[in-house]
Amino acid sequence: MLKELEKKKVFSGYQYRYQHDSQVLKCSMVFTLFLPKLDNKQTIPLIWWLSGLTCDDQNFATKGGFQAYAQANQQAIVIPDTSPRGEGVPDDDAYDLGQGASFYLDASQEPWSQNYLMYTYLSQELPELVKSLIPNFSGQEAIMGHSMGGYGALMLALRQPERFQSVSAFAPITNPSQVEWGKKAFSNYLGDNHHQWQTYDPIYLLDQEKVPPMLITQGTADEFYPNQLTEEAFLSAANQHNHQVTYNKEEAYDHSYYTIASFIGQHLAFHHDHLRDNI
Ligand SMILES: N[C@@H](CCC(=O)N[C@@H](CSC=O)C(=O)NCC(=O)O)C(=O)O
Repeated sequence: MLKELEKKKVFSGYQYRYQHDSQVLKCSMVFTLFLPKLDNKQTIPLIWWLSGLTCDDQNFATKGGFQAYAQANQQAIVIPDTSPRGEGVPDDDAYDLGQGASFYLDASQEPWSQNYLMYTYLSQELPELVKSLIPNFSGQEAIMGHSMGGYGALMLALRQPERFQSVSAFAPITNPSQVEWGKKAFSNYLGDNHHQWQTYDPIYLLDQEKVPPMLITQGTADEFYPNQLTEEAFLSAANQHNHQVTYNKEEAYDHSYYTIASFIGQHLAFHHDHLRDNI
């Protein structure tokens, strides 16, 4: 059952917060959906935002600063939670594993595999529900995210290039198999089968003919940049496969939502251009 928890008018549109029972994740889930006030009878696309470690749907909803741009561009924005939730759902004391840290994949290892099926949730159950809530949905989708969520956006877009028209990311974990956050998550959720790791690592997913256009923003003062978020291997693999990535390094910006709010207008304009091109 779908329950409306909150409805706020913002920049002429409405931002809703909903709760529903997920069959896939076997728990109750919350998500936020921004619907712009329609300028005319046109149809509107849906853009997914995936947040980072420790977040839920509220971080981007309250600090992302996206609503005025989404209203002007006539874009619906959905913000899922970052993992299954609740007392019966496995968790860990660390901030980078368990609740708030799903890495948006389908876990194959116990105890995680009972609930941690975020890839299926974001590919099947939630899209069906969200699309039913957008009165003038155009059928077009794009995806973006931050850090773990930037990784999730790249991974989902590269696994489903027919579904997403464009993808963008702030400070994404581009090569999770090689950095501490990713290695910890993949070994817990997927075990030690490194072939399975590669099916969720954006670098290996670049090995295909056609992928959605990509935009990445990385602040140079980001405290996680040197160890978790390096871009060289990803950009070199993209270049090798002739895929275009716009990679913007922004001087003195850090890992916080201040950076996201500063460049979210640019990201939504990027999606607007590509979604418009494909009408
Ligand atoms: N040690 C920190 C780490 C948590 C953190 O910085 N989370 C980022 C995302 S990191 C990559 O996925 C975040 O978005 N935090 C929420 C926010 O509103 O800034 C800690 O536990 O705080």
